[in-house]
Amino acid sequence: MDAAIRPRAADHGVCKLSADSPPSPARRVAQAVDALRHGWPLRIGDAPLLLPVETAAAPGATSARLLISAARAATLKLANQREAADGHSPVLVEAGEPQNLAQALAVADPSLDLVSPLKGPFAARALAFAVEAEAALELARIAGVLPAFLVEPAEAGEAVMLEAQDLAHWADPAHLAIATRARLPVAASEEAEIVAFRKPDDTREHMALVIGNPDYGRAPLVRLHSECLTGDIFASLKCDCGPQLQAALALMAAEAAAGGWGVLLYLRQEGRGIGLVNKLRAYRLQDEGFDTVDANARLGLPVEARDFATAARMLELLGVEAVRLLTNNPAKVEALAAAGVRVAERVAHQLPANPHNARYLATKRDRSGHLLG
Ligand SMILES: Nc1nc2c(ncn2[C@@H]2O[C@H](COP(=O)(O)OP(=O)(O)OP(=O)(O)O)[C@@H](O)[C@H]2O)c(=O)[nH]1
Ligand SMILES: [Zn+2]
Repeated sequence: MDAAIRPRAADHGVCKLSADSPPSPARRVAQAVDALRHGWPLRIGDAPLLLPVETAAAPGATSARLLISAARAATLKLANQREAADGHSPVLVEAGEPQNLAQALAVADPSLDLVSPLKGPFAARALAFAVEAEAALELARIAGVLPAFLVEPAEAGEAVMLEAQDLAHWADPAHLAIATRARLPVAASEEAEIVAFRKPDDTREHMALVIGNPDYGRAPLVRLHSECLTGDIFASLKCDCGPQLQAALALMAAEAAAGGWGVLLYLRQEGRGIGLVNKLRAYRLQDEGFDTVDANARLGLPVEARDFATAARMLELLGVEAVRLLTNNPAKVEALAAAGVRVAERVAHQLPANPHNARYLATKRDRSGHLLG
């Protein structure tokens, strides 16, 4: 067996389901994320039961209380200034009468504001379960659903149980391992190998493309590419992802031809970590005039939720200690350095703008700190 393909250790967050061995924290998070995608409710610690508004598989569920983001509450004129400063923080609101799922969805989804009128009035209420509520919104982000829940609704169905602290165990990149690797000639280079990574409690499969012959004494040209289905597959003009991906592969191929090598990490964190469907909701808001930063914020989602520690762990598993990093984003350099990867050089990676992505690139430069000319 290839030495780099490590057998999975027995304790990697997977344990037997039996009365004397309860699910591990990482497993409980995996089950909670799965529950949110299926529309099943969560019971986090002692907090009230929370049913995800977007996906709820409980047609008869109603509740007058909703857990939403501070950003959304601010749009409803409900959040105080301190809460609104962190739009991702949770706010408990109460409607004048119980809301069914269709009514709750209008409260939850800002990208529907122009098509579904809101049924008020709503009032903000003191939140007695802030830690659990924060965990619920973070789980919604991970699951790629709207950060909004009906609180303790009737007819919600059986809940999946977890603790707010479980999230820290799930996020640990140490659980990542190489699942397999294979030769993969690609258009940019015939000398390429694909390496697949898996984590037992996370179904996302990150990939690396290694171009040229690894020379561990020499820092490879490295690109951290975050998944962008619209840009990578459909060649969307709204962002610069597709051209950046192709240009990175071409640069690595040239590097390999000159005796060096390159590593492209394909990270499954769509939309800077908010998921494809929420990114498309952000696109709807962008069509209403919000820029890429404000659109995420208005959805009650972080502007940047990517996990670059996972990228560092992938490099570690590939035996890469130092990199020449293709990026315009200083935050990527800092995140890799913080995770123990030496960034020997930052190599600018700016591609020509087009009429559809010019504002997006200007926003990256002006609001997200990207080094773009
Ligand atoms: N939420 C959101 N995500 C977007 C938008 N446009 C692109 N993305 C996502 O942004 C990610 C691409 O970012 P990167 O190419 O790594 O760019 P970067 O971090 O800005 O920096 P560079 O390394 O300089 O390219 C992908 O996951 C895209 O899906 C948008 O308008 N909204
Ligand atoms: Zn893109």
